[in-house]
Amino acid sequence: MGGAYLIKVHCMIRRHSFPYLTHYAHHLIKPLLGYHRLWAHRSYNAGPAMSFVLALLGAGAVEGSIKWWSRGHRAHHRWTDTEKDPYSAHRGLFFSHLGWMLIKRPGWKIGHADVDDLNKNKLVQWQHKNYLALIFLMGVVFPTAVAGLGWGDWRGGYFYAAILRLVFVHHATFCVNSLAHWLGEGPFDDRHSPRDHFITAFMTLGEGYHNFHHQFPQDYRNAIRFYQYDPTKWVIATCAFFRLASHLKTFPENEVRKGQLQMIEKRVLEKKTKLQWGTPIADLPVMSFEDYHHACKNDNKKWILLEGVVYDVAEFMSEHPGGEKYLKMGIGKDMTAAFNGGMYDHSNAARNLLSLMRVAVVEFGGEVEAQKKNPSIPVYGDDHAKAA
Ligand code: HEM
Repeated sequence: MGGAYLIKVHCMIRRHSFPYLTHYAHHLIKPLLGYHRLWAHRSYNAGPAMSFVLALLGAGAVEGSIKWWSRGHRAHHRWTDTEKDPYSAHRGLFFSHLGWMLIKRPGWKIGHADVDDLNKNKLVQWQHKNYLALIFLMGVVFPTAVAGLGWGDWRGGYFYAAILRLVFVHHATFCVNSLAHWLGEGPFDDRHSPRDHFITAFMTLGEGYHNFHHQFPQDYRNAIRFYQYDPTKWVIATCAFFRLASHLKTFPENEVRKGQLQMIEKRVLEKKTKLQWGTPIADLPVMSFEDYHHACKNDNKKWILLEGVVYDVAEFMSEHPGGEKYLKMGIGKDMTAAFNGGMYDHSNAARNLLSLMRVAVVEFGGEVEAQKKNPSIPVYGDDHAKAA
C-alpha cells in the first residue's frame, strides 16, 4: 500500500517536475526582479506592462506588499547589522532567516527608511490596498489554475505550485537575509556581514553576490563577472533588449575595482603584520659616518653601511652566500655600490634579509655624502682589487 503510494508520487514528480520547477523559478524571480531590484533599489525602470505583471506576480510570492517589503529592505540596507536592522545577521542565522517574523517588535525599533517615492507610485499604492485579495488570487488560485487547466493536475497545482512552492520560494528569499550574510567572503568591504558566495547565488537566482549588492545597491547586477550566476540580471537585460525595461544602472568599473583593490590591500597588510620586518628606518637612531666608522674600527662592531643604513652582519657573515670575505671587507665602509651591482646585484630576498639587521641610519645618507664630508674615508672600490 505504502509502496504503491510512493510509486504514484514518484511518477507524478517525474511527469510534472519540469513545469513545477519552471513555475518555482519563475515565482522566485518575480519578487527579486520587481520587489528587490525595481522597487526597493530602483536599479532600472520598467514599462507599465512589465511593472503591472511584476506587481501581480510579486504579490503571489506572499512576502508582503511592495511598499511593506521595500520599506523593510531599505531599512535593512541603511541599518545593516545594527539593532535597527529588521533582519540583523548579528542576532544569529535563525533570526535573520525567519526569526525576525516570529518575534514581535514595536515599529520604532526598526530603523527608518525613506519610501516617499513608493508612496507616490499609483501601482504600488494599488497593490498595497488590494494586497490580501491579490495574494489569494496570485498565490493560490493562479498557480492551481495553471496546473489544472494546463495539464489537468488541479491537486498537484494546489500542493506543488501553490503551497510547496511558497515554502521553497520563502526559504530561498529568506536566504538572502540569512545565508548571504553568513557564507562566503567580502571582496568589496568586510566591515559588515554581507557575503558573496555561489551557493547562495544558486539558491536565490543571483542574489548571493550580496557583498557587492550592499556596496552598490543601485546596480541592476548582483554578479559583475560573466561567469557568475545571476539569472535575475539576465532577465532584466533581456527585458531591456525587448524594450520592456530601461535605464539599467551600473556603478562605474573604476569604483568597483577600487573597493576590490582596497580589500586586497587590507588582506595583504594583515598577512604582512604576521611577518618580521625589522625596526622601521624612521625609528632607528641617527649616527654620523665617523661614529659608525669608529665603532667598527675601535669597538669591534661588525657593521656595514648600505644606502645610508647601518647593518649588523656579525651573525650573518659566515652564512653569506657570496662568502664571508666580502662582508669582512665591507665592515666600517659604505658598500652601497658593491651591494647594488658594483660587485654583485643583490636580489629582493637579500634586501629582505637586510631589514632584520638594521642598527642605525647615518647622517646625510650614503657614500656620496660621506665621501664629500671626508674624502679620506675608504669606500668599496679602493681595496676591491685586494679582496678579489
Ligand atoms: C649585509 C649585507 C648583505 C647581505 C644580506 C647579502 C646577502 C646575499 C644573498 C642572500 C646572496 C644570494 C644571492 C641573492 O640573493 O642575491 C648574496 C650573494 C652575493 N653577495 Fe651578498 N649580501 C650582502 C652584502 C654583500 C657585499 C657587501 C658584497 C660584496 C662586497 C656581497 C657580494 C655577494 C656576491 C659576490 C654574491 C654572489 C654569490 C654567488 O652567487 O656566487 N654581498 N648576498
